[in-house]
Amino acid sequence: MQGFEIRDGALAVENVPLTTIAEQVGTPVFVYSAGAIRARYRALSDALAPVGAAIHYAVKANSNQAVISLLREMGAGADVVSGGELARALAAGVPADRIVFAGVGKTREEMAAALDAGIHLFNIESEPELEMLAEVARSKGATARVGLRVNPDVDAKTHAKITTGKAENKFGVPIERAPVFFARAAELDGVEAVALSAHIGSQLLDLEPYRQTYVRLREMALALRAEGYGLTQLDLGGGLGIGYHGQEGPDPQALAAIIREELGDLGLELAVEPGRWLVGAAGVLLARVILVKQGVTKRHVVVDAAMNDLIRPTLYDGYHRIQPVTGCDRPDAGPADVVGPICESGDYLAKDRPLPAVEAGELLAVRDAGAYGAVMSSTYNARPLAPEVLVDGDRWAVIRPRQPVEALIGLDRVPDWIGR
Ligand SMILES: Cc1ncc(COP(=O)(O)O)c(C=O)c1O
Ligand SMILES: N[C@@H](CCCC[NH3+])C(=O)O
Repeated sequence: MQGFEIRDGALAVENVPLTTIAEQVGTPVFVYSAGAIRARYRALSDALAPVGAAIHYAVKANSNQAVISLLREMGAGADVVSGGELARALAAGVPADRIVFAGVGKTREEMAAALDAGIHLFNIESEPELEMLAEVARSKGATARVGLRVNPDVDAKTHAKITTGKAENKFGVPIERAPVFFARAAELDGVEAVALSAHIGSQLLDLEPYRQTYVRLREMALALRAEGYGLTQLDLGGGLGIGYHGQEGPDPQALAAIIREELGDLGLELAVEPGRWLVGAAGVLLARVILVKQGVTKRHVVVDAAMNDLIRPTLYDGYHRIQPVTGCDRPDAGPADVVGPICESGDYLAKDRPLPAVEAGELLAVRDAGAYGAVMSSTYNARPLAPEVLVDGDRWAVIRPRQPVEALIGLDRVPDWIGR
């Protein structure tokens, strides 16, 4: 992965040794490579340019405003799923007319905020939501552009917790219901149905499910047009996976070819919503070994990062490569569990992982932590949120400071009872 290199036996992000960041910012800390994010964006936009597909960065993958802003400078719009993400995208300078809003449970307040901002598109996931949005828009004398998120009933062949396009999932409406939805939207003031959207899941390594989805979108787009509906756009969702084992992962050129073959001749505006593919491999979680504990059956390497910092290993059995930051070429000393200090057996970053002999005080880099890392972190066990650092060539900056312990004790209050 561009952005990460071994120099003099130590892991560096662009031109900055991770040891420097650990010394100055402390650990645990998320470190991102601006160069790597830019390179990924460029590769994707070069691949998609011939099919004319816009890129709406799925902010949920990494919503640090410096990261959103970097992608905005490259030309990305934003896909948001909450009022908070909308506010972050706007604060990072993403023009409102390049923002799309997805999610099964947008509240009236969130709809109102997005209407006030003047976003490009609401992806609507149910008929009650369409009625609600129309009502909110009418109350403001506005018209909301909507896309219908359809559920194509395609198996994305990914982890069950992050598959979204099967009939049993809560997302979207069955694709066959699209004509009913467009008919209802045409009757309603306050909404204008202009798009179909589909997002079938995350961390897709096989591109065939995309093709199956596009074939269904194509059929439905043609049927809607034949019935006279003003469909102008297709939102193709995100989900492109990355090689967590260090392998290449799917090629955006291959995705672009499928888009061209299945949808290229429809004359519709196209957009994609990648998150992980742009930022996942561009980040590491840097942790320090607290101690090494030889258990009865296992070596436990106890580090200062934990499941509250990176929940993917325990939540999705997610695999993240782990490597020592210095002396990277040491031989393996057998399998170990890399665990955090949290009081749960599920608190691990790796299980039964071949690892060199490591000592207390050493730094370990948990790779591919740029997506769904910091954004999913919590303060469980009253552990402050880890800081985030962005490296750009020779320069680096703290883009989220370490949360002081005081922030953890300042939130609660003694009860000030309301009522009798
Ligand atoms: C509607 C929508 N768009 C885009 C994404 C981005 O997904 P990924 O990070 O897998 O590209 C998601 C999350 O899976 C999503 O729910
Ligand atoms: N949080 C998931 C991805 C979910 C995508 C959300 N639509 C992960 O870490 O793999």
